[in-house]
Amino acid sequence: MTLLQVEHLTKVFTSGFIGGFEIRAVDDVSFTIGKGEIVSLVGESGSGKTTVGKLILRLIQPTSGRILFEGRDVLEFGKKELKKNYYRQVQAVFQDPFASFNPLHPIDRAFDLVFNSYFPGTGREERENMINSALEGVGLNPAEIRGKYPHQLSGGQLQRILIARALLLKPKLLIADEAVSMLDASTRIDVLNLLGDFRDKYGTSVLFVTHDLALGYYISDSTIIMYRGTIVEMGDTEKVFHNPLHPYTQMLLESVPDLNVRWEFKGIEPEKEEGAVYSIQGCRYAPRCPRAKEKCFKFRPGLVEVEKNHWVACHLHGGG
Ligand SMILES: Nc1ncnc2c1ncn2[C@@H]1O[C@H](COP(=O)(O)OP(=O)(O)OP(=O)(O)O)[C@@H](O)[C@H]1O
Repeated sequence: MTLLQVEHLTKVFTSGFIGGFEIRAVDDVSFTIGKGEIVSLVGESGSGKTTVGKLILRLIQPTSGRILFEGRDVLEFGKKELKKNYYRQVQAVFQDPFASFNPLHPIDRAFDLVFNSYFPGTGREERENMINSALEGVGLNPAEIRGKYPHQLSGGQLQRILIARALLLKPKLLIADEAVSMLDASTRIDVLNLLGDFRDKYGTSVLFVTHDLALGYYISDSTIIMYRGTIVEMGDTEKVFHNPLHPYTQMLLESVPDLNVRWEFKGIEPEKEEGAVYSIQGCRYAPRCPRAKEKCFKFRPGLVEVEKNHWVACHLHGGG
């Protein structure tokens, strides 16, 4: 069953002043997230991952395209509908936990908004119990956390408080945007396992936004690989990782650090001029692709289902 459907989503930013250029940060992106599915959105910096998350959250308006949540058009929701209904069901956790806390208030205040908006009638004792068990659920000891100010806690502890707060609502969709990047390796795995457990228990779907292929592989059922605003490959995580077909996915997987191999850039340097790559009519990866043909620079390949639940947008695989 589909929970979220993104159709031909496009976001164009204009950058610079006179003679500025357009950045098609998200360009004709379509995908679905099933109920209880964990989907990784993977790509290097600037590929448009965060913009996709912000569009789904209605933090920014798309230039074109549709977002359907349980079949309803999210772009038509008014402020009240967004606040009372949509954000009750769609929660997000971002990379920088410090930005989400007011340094002047104890961290407990972070829970006020949730209770005021969604559980207004909750009695004091019940509220305390709910907060404490949410904190315990993310591996924190409430006695060590409650009443502290943000500067008295680590980034990892603050991030887990935000995850606890998001999960308190038992959302249908959690958008986790580089949400575990600041955690140390062992806490990171704990939090990933927690997301998996939460999905198993409550059927929460997760859009896991990351530049880290290994984390995406660990947690997700499906993987979407983005390059400069476009989806180049997507499908079952096992298929994308074990049978990568797009030259970009292949390059990414080859560059996953190996302990006894020192990193060396194998592709062609990306464009120096930032706007240039977004004006390419064909495949955005063509200037870096070692296998690019003339056609690749002229025509954008469409996504083709090359095997069940595995799509690739590449002229080498019949795209377009
Ligand atoms: N408000 C904005 N105004 C202009 N350009 C923007 C804006 N937000 C994002 N961009 C541009 O859109 C492109 C995609 O950015 P986005 O943050 O979505 O990428 P990302 O894949 O999430 O990267 P990162 O992992 O570094 O956050 C980038 O070129 C970025 O500079």
